Amino acid sequence: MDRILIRGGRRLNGKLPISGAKNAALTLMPCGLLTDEPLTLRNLPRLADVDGFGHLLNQLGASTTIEGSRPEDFGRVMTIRAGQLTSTEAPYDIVRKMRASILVLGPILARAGQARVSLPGGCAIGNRPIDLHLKALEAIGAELEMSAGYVTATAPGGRLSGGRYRFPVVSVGATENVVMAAVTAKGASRIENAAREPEIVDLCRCLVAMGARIDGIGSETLEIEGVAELHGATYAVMPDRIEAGSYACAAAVAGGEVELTNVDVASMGATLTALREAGVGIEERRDSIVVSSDGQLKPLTLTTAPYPGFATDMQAQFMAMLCKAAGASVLTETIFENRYMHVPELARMGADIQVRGRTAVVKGVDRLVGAPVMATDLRASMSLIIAGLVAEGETSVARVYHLDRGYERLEEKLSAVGADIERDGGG
Ligand SMILES: CC(=O)N[C@H]1[C@@H](OP(=O)(O)OP(=O)(O)OC[C@H]2O[C@@H](n3ccc(=O)[nH]c3=O)[C@H](O)[C@@H]2O)O[C@H](CO)[C@@H](O)[C@@H]1O
Ligand SMILES: C=C(OP(=O)(O)O)C(=O)O
Repeated sequence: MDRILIRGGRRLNGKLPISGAKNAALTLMPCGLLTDEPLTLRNLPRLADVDGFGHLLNQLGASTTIEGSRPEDFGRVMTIRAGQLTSTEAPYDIVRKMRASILVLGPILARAGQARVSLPGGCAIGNRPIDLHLKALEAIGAELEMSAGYVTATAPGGRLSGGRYRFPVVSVGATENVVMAAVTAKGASRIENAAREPEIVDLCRCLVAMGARIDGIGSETLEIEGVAELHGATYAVMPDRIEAGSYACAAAVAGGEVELTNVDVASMGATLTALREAGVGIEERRDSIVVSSDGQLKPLTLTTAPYPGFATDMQAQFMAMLCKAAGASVLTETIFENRYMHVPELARMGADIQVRGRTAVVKGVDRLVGAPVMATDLRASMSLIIAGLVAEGETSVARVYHLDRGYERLEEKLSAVGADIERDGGG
């Protein structure tokens, strides 16, 4: 199994290109199921999760064609053609490997009038139930039945009615599912307390490009007027704000000056505010950000929250960065109940972190020391990479497949700005 080897202590300097967003890609790809015309997605990141989702679309009878990209390019162009669905089932074997597979439920139901999707189950960061996806779909006319670990959803008469639903808590995935299901409903839908993440804005814009009628995009109330059918479109996946934030944390702690290119600056508000508070230089340009740091960081108090708050997907990377701050930081995780799996691994490298319930107190230390560590989930893995970049000696990060879900050719991007990092295929 692959490992990533890092010899810490190098400053980072140069340009680092940001890829298309994983979390946008995973909700734009199922939109291809909503029409019998082609949907072309540009700037699609090369990630294990994107390949996995392509495989799921193929299983349902959609073809996925990759066009005109060279291996050295970041990003790809994919055309999804779902002239006819040959299956309406997302099987356990695929769903268990990739939670985002649940996002085919709404589109299959809207397109075919019925869908059968395996329940995803929990994962390392938490329980992650799908009750809100189901309640929202029910509110717009779906009939649901659960058996043998699957949910079967039916639209009476073959088409959803539309309806009103107010989310009791904000859910990104459930908002995406119900929006994709509602766009071709017979009537109108009103979704309240919807998630406002930039990836949801990206989804809505793509659906509008396909002929959907959605008002309130980017707000917590989405009003959707169902249309008879959607058509094909070409759409560019937004840049990955979490990938950009991760490399910003790396540059902040390693020191140096890195220009992150192809960035959607507007989507990164809370991350940039936190970096500035830590004393990091941030220069916002039109579609790039220059991060400059002498490696001297101030401690922070951060609490994760739905967008526009501080993202849970940035918590682990900030924690790694703050291990070297001058003083004690306090991080509180409010979204997932078990998102501190990186703490014992960072401790192996010399970090001083105490976790009590949802709060972690991170006392800055003078030095981190390289060690063999194990990645447990995607962002936890990135936190270990960040720590490895400033640790003395060698860090080897095992279970790299977590990183490959969400970071396109990480070792290549970091080497290009001066990091001493490589992938070892024999570990
Ligand atoms: C592919 C993708 O886009 N993943 C992102 C998405 O995950 P995901 O869409 O799974 O996250 P949600 O926003 O749905 O989850 C937020 C909270 O709501 C709970 N919940 C969610 C659904 C539900 O039916 N019932 C329920 O209780 C979850 O367990 C969690 O505690 O948003 C998360 C929160 O920003 C990010 O960390 C993930 O990177
Ligand atoms: C938790 C994440 O992703 P997923 O929802 O795909 O597990 C993430 O991107 O940090």
